[in-house]
Amino acid sequence: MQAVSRNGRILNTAFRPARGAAPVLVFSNSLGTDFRIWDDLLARLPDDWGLLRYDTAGHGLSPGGPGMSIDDHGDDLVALLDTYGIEKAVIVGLSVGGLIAQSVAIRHGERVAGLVLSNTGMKIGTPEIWNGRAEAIRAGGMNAIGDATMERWFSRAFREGRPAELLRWRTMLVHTPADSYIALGSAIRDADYRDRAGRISVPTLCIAGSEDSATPPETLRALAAAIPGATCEEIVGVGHLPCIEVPDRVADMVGTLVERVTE
Ligand SMILES: O=C(O)CC1=CCC(=O)O1
Repeated sequence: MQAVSRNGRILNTAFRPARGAAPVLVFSNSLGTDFRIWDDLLARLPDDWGLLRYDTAGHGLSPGGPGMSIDDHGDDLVALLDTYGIEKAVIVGLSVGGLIAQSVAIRHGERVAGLVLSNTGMKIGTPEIWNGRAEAIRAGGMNAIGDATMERWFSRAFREGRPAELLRWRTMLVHTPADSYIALGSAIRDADYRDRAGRISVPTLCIAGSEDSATPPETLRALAAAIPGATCEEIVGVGHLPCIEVPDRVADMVGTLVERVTE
């Protein structure tokens, strides 16, 4: 459905309320994706948990995006919590979604019960990477970054063994509006939580993929080391999007974090 957030922005969402005292989880996407990336993971989570997914501004069916910082995207997430009457949630953030989750945890810690930070970092990439990618898109459109992106998103085994799925996800990427992709890439370029991650004070699990060249395992280990009490798990043989490649493994890890939050 399309939710008009309390801050006035229209965001495409899918929401299932929690039953009883069960936890609510909010899922924040990676660059160039929409909320279908969580389908297989959510199918493996308990029926009574509350689940909120949304398309980041400029992605999927959500309009907007240009000129927004990561903190602006964090404000969108908090506005959605308000819209759906969610006092506190576990945020599961993937890649730029992990930056957005850090932004919310640092600035609105009272709204966050716990964090799953998958394939992200306190800082992602370099200005050269983001500016170069924007140039490539301006010159050749989204298709120009398609193949290289699939190599970052997925392990070799996935790319060679699951070609129909690979084509589906590549199609999702190249249908992302170029301006929105470049805008979110610029927001990633300008975000740096290295001096503030230590302020996060909720149970946190970091997830790394051994074949992830966008946010390699050492980036996740550094993130976990910066957040008091955080732990880091590396999944061998997966790339940047483990929720697609190995949803069973990610569901187990999310379950472990939720146990830490609710115990
Ligand atoms: O480089 C990629 O495509 C992966 C990525 C970096 C930030 C993000 O959200 O996705």
